[in-house]
Amino acid sequence: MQLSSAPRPRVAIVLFNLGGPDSPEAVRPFLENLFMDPAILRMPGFIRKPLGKFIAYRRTKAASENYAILGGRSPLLPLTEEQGAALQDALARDMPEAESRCFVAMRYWHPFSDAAAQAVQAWGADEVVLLPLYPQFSTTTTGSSITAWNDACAKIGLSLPTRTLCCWHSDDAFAAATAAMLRKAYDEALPQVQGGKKLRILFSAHGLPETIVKQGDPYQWQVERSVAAVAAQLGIEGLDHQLCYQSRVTPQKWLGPSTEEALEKAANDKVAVLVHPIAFVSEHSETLVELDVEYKELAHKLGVPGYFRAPAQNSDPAFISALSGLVLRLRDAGARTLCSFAGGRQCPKVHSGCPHTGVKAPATPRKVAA
Ligand SMILES: C=CC1=C(C)c2cc3[nH]c(cc4nc(cc5[nH]c(cc1n2)c(C)c5CCC(=O)O)C(CCC(=O)O)=C4C)c(C)c3C=C
Ligand SMILES: [Fe+2]
Ligand SMILES: [Fe+2]
Repeated sequence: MQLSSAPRPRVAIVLFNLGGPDSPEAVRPFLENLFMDPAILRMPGFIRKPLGKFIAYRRTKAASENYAILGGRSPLLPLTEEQGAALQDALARDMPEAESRCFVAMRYWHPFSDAAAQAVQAWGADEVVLLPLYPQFSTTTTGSSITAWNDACAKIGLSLPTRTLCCWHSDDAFAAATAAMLRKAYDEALPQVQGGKKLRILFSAHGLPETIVKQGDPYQWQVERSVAAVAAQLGIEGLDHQLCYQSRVTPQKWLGPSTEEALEKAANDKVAVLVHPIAFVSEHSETLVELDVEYKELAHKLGVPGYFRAPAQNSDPAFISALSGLVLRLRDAGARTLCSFAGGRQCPKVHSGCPHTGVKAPATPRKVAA
């Protein structure tokens, strides 16, 4: 219901995600974009660019084989577009005082931030909300997307009031929506476990090189908070769970334990596993191939007595409502332009990669439409 005839402000919600190749030919240039990103390969440009191209060239075969299983392309863009359409509907319901439209800005393949910024400008937005589809902040993901967005806006002279959500790792509504999906998967899996063995939940997060964490990246700390929040909302007495890290793609030391090691442990402990992708909110190659094909085969080989996988959120209505709630809170944040799900900085000081300075601005209470 519209309350007055005053024009409603146009709010552009920019959804950040990583992006994925849309054809077999796109795999190599997509990987080049990824490995030439200074947020990923931290060295001077004259080394990073040739080295990034070389690593991409070396990775192309393995990545292409994975995308071939998915029909030669990543499903990430269509799924992100569906999330955007669902969020737009939810905001029409929850925030009728504004006209909201969702735009997708992918980091390493189309549509890039440049195209998204041009679309936001062409639409005539009055304000912008930057909403990463990564629950946990990492300098390699959300941090890199914010940089790309700022560069894209500078190129076309787009300068609008902008609010940025940096992370929502243990937002209550997000944790509740995730726990509800996971609980359903758990209740379905339990009766299928062979020989009445126990079922362990493996929270499998995308990995990160340890050097990046040592440089202050808050991702690992935030993933741990997500696991605690979701586990608490599951309401399973005596829950057996473990956090592990998947998708190591370079020879450096990455965060551990790896998902492979967690599967070995499950085999030794003779427990079945239900794998939940805790750092992804959409299906893509690392859930549909790595979890559903590669780790499943490995679990079978190792003799894990049951391997199950909980789905990613995609456009689950409770999850989309959680995103809508985050947008509402962000717009009510008063003078604050950078917010976590809880308002200000959540990360302990040691995580210097957290984008917050720690300066608090007073929050203005949200006006509820009568
Ligand atoms: C050094 C390399 C990488 C870092 C660091 C990294 C961090 C990181 N990535 C995600 C989420 C996604 N990654 C995806 C694909 C992907 N990631 C890397 C490398 C690093 N990621 C590569 C090489 C690829 C391509 C696929 C492959 O070669 O296996 C995707 C999208 C996949 C798709 O199908 O579209 C996502 C999403 C997070 C959350 C993260 C750190 C916190
Ligand atoms: Fe990745
Ligand atoms: Fe933080």
